[in-house]
Amino acid sequence: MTAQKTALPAAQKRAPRILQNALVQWIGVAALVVALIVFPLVASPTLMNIGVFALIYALPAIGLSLLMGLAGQVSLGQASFFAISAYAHAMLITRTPIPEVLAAVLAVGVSMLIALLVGWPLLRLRGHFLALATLGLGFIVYIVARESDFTNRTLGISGIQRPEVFGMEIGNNGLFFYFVAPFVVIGLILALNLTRSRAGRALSAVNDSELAAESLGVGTYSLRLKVFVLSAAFAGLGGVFYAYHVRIVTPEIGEFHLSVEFLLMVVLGGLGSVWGAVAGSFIVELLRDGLRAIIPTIIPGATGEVQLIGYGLVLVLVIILLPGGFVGVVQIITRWVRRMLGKGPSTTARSAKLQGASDQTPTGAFSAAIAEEEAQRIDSAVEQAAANLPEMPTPVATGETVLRLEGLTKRYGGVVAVDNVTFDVPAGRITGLIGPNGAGKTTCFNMISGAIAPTSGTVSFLGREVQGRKPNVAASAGLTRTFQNLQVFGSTDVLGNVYMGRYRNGRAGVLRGMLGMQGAEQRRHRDVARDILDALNLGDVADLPAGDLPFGRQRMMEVCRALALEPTLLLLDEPMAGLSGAEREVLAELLRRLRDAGLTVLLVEHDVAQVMALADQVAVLDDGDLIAIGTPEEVQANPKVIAAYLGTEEDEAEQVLEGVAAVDAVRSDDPKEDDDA
Ligand SMILES: Nc1ncnc2c1ncn2[C@@H]1O[C@H](COP(=O)(O)OP(=O)(O)OP(=O)(O)O)[C@@H](O)[C@H]1O
Repeated sequence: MTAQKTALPAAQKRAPRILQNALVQWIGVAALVVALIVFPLVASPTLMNIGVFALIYALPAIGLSLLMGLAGQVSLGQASFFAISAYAHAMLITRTPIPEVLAAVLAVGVSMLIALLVGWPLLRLRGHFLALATLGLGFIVYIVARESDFTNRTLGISGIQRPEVFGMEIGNNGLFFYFVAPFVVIGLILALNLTRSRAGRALSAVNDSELAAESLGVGTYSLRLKVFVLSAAFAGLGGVFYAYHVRIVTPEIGEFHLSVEFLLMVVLGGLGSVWGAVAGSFIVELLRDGLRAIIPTIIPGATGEVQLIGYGLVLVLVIILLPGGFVGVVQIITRWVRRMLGKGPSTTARSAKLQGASDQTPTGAFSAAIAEEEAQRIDSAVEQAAANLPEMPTPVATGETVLRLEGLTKRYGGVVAVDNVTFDVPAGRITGLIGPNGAGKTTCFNMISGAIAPTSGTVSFLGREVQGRKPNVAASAGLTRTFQNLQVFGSTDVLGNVYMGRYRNGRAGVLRGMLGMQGAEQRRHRDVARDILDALNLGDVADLPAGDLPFGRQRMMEVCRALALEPTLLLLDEPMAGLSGAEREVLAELLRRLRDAGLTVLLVEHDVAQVMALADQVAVLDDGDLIAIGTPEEVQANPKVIAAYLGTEEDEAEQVLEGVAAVDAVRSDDPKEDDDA
């Protein structure tokens, strides 16, 4: 790319927000530490016992909240990993001379290994297979523990001694609370880091749109598997502490109801929030034991099942009345306080931002002065955009084949959506893919990007066959796309969406994310994402929720997101739809400049005039067949193409004619030639 990036002070603009978020988090952690220090000093022995269990259970709850909130998967067997580790640790420390720390590491490792074996085949499948499989695992663990001599059947493993720290036995509950608390705090910090990391953001994006995330290079399966194994590690650590605290491990700890309780902790705390998991573990433990004490005073003589029913009823009521859980309540209160303090954004300012500058163009701009002003505005927008876009890598020389389709076919039962399509897409050129409605353009796009597998035929990108592979395979090699039906990451803001486009350019994995060792990388990518947004006139809405943007601006945001990947081949599926006239002009000119800088574009667009004016090569599909390919002039003169458009709707035929007029106007210097044409 010829234009150099200007050093926009993006980091400066973003810094206060990042610092604010980090500050809020550290204040929260500090408050939790203080609360955990004070709790044993003020709690009664009963409350102390509840507190220790809540802390122990907070660990599997944190793990489950990562699995549900980040990986979008439900596990009904979190208690199994808790139990496996508790048994493993109990057996290792009572039956072998292995040092206790090593025994704990091995026990957690066993839980992680089982999770890996369970998740490996299942997480490839979409749907709730993991929930069903973990439910089954729970039953297996319980039955094996109860029936096996190895686990000492119903008697369980006893004789567990509490650990010693610096020669002092952690005998009473207060000391044990202080022993477990640092692990919960560290676990919470690691989990919080993960949610904000490259991997965490990628998983959130997967929950919003798996297809869009994969098209940006996110390997959904491996990330989900890693989070599932990590979630089992949290459960395993909880199991180790449980064994120490209760001093006996019996089959009951693997029972289904404990898995449900972990689920409740996550839901009551606030689904998708790690803080919620910690709060939820205390809420559930307090509710259970609180009700156990309260119900007999309300209903004299009530025991056992009645207490359980009362507990269940209260939980159901809490979930119905507060679906956002504890964290949801905190958010409502925070928003209310901010409104009271007048800190919320004004609605007028917000909607002005959302409208965008291009939509504020005066209507009926017929006068020469206004037309001139508009042209200048478009020119300066293009210059600004060109100056701020990242470099586009060009691994192949202009004109060489970047993408080759050979015999590409897709059948849906009796419908042949794409039939034996073969053509090449040359590097550094814009190739238009047009055709009447239902011609097979989107199906073709989906097969190229990996969204669907072809029935037969091949798709070679940079000489490597990618057909039938997941979209992240092609994306990792530099092929990405936008979508006809927008695929916005609604859980984040506009900047967060474009930042996801940088995924392929990052390196940090789950471990580095948890350890918070990717700040510099994140800042660099954020700066690039902000530059791209500024370039395409979306800088002013960078911090707004992506889903709040009007349709046209969301489409522009998707283009920004795709450009952020610095692709070699960019597939644009109807990028002009929903854009204002000025936005179309800016985008068209930008695409020309990007093409001149080496970017290869494959463009599906219903605006035939734009395609003819933009493309170097046009391929025409009709009823699944490739009926023509060539320069715009060749294609327009092809009788099959005219017949295809005329053979369908009359207005489409008019579009073709408009396309002819438009391309003549753009390409011909000689007005006389227009008349001849
Ligand atoms: N999942 C599917 N199941 C069955 N038929 C399908 C499926 N997807 C597409 N088709 C059919 O395949 C053909 C090509 O559809 P496709 O969406 O690729 O066309 P298109 O050229 O993109 O159309 P448009 O311009 O209207 O978006 C159509 O007849 C369509 O009904």
